[in-house]
Amino acid sequence: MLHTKIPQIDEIVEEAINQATLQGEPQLVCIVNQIDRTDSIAFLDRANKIDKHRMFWRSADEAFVLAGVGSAQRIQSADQHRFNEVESVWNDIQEKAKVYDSINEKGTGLVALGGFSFDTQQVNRSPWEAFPDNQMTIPMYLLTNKDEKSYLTTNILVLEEDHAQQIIHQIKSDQQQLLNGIREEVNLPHRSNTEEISPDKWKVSVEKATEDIKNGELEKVVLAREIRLKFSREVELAAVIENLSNTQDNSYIFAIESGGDYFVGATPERLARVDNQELVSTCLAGTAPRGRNDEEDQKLGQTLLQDPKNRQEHDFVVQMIREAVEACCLDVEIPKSPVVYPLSNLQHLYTPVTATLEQGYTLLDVVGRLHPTPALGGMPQKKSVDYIRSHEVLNRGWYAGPVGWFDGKNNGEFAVAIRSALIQKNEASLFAGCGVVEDSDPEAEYQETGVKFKPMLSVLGGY
Ligand SMILES: C=C(O[C@@H]1C=C(C(=O)O)C=C[C@H]1O)C(=O)O
Ligand SMILES: [Mg+2]
Repeated sequence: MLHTKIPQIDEIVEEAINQATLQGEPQLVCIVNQIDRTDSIAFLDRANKIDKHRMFWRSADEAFVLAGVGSAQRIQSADQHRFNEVESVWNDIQEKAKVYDSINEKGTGLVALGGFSFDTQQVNRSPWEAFPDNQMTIPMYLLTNKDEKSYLTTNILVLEEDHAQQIIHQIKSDQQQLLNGIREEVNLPHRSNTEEISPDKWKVSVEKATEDIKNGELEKVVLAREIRLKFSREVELAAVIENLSNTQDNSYIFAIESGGDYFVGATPERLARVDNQELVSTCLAGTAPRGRNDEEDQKLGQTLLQDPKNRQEHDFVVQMIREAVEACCLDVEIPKSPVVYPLSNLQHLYTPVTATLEQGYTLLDVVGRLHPTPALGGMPQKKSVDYIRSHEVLNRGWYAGPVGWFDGKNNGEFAVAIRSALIQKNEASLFAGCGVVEDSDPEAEYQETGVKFKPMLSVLGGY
């Protein structure tokens, strides 16, 4: 049931048609309602019948979920300055939109969800044809679940030639389906094939990178590899998200559907979050497996904390994030040493970063300055990205790029799209990388990436 406190939808739509006629251009209308508590995965599953462009975000550390359906308006930029360009288009959209919002909650109203590719200079598009270098979408319908409450935002791009009654009928029927439609049983299909892509060639590339590092060409580079899977039938988005949500604590769950394909993952790595002007970023690099019991687990964690090779991987990240954040923030706080961050299959070295954005700077400015951090690219930044482009066999596409959301109230968050898979009908490509430094051992790095595949692999048909 909708608890409407704003003008009747009929009035809103008729007014928007008048506006569109006067302006000679479409009018974006945004309406926010509090609704009865609604399960986000059921919402996404029912949305399947409405539009094949769905978006999902679950925060790693607060009760906050966004589930979006369809596209009311879309921002795309392939430009070198794509973060700034997105910001300026976003500001323009906000200025022109008519927003009916008496609730004013974070993540409601005008919200854009989506992501950015890892490297705009990558010319090879396959298998990422459906994912442009940047795509942020204002969904037609957005469910926001925050703490115990649910909100529904409806965004309509109204055209001069539209008929009010037709639009209203469509919205009512879509809302009925999204909130009350029957939820079909969704199961994961059987996995019929698993192929590791050139593991030996990959180990040779790690060996070569350690030599190039010793020769002073660069200091650190993250190299990724791929596993390809086949299934007995199409893999359904809602089933994957449900499984990831049940198994991956301390992780962001994200999914972006585009042109029939979708990119989904459970990543522990925040790039940047802004609540008003308060910034939180994360340094996450350095990896060990989990122990089979508490004692072994503690021991592995302690060894990780003291291991010089893992500390070096981690310290490059802290150093770069510190410099980037200090350039646009005040009151930057970064602890002197990392702690251990536990996940279901492995543990990482973790250093939190908090700061206050200086006036005039935004989340997208910070994302543009940070991406890619040495946790995904390397050190120095440009050299390592060039190195990846010319040495890595796979095409990263959106893997290791920023995925996330922002609203019109100065809130938003981006995570780094690792522990992820590109799913195309009954096939999937999984990606995992590791930080290569001078003392990296190819076999150990191979094992480390093996553990990083586990969260997605276990959801997609067991180890
Ligand atoms: C690149 C990935 O992970 C990154 C590499 C890590 C490492 O090498 O220790 C740890 C966390 C991530 O920053 C990945 O999971 O694909
Ligand atoms: Mg590592």
